[in-house]
Amino acid sequence: MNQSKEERILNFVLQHAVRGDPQSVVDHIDKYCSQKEWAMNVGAEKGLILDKTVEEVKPSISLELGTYCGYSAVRIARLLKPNAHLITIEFNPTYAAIAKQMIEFAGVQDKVKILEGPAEEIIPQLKKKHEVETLDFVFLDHWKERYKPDTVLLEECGLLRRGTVLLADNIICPGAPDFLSYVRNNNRFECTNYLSHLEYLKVEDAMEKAVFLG
Ligand SMILES: Cc1ncnc2c1ncn2[C@@H]1O[C@H](/C=C/CNC(=O)c2cc(-c3ccc(F)cc3)cc(O)c2O)[C@@H](O)[C@H]1O
Ligand SMILES: [Mg+2]
Repeated sequence: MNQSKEERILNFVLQHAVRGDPQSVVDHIDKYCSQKEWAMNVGAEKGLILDKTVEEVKPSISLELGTYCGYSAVRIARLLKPNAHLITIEFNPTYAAIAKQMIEFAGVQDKVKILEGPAEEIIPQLKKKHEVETLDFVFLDHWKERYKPDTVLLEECGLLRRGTVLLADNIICPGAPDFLSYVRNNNRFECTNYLSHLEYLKVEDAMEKAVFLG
């Protein structure tokens, strides 16, 4: 049975990147996806915006929606302070299995917990089952029409506190119009737009930072 694109990306990393070196894993995924096969990782250019946001927030507990191959989970985890953690939610078991291997190869498995299932089912379990109080940072990169409902759900579940930072990928391409108008027209969010480019291409894209004001 021939390999999937995601398996080819993982194998390229396993064969060429440096085990235990998260930067090497990130660089090799970018190398493969820019030279061989495009894939929907946040990529190096928007990745720098993600890096700067994580470095600014210094989160103790972060949540990622949409793990895919684990590129941004490794990217975030490599910047976390000691004892800080990332929870990443992925409902496709094949992708979750690939991401698990990617995260373990990068050596950041002690900082990352992959939860398998749909975000709308897992988010309500975070407080009781996963001992989360409130979230310091949320990276949204899953199905674009889920950004808004899952943001509302995070708030309803009491997982946002004054200062929680949401960062959303793909505000232009493919776009998340209902999320964008929701946070921009809601006086409980302070929004900032970061213009950039779609991963591995010259196409315009943007990220939106929405700080919850409580
Ligand atoms: C409710 C729920 N719960 C749990 N996991 C969930 C979930 N909803 C989705 N997932 C998971 O997350 C990933 C999905 C990511 C979706 N991302 C994109 O569609 C995306 C697309 C492009 C793109 C741009 C230009 C094009 F021409 C084509 C594609 C770029 C991007 O950066 C993207 O992120 C994927 O791993 C999926 O299983
Ligand atoms: Mg994306």
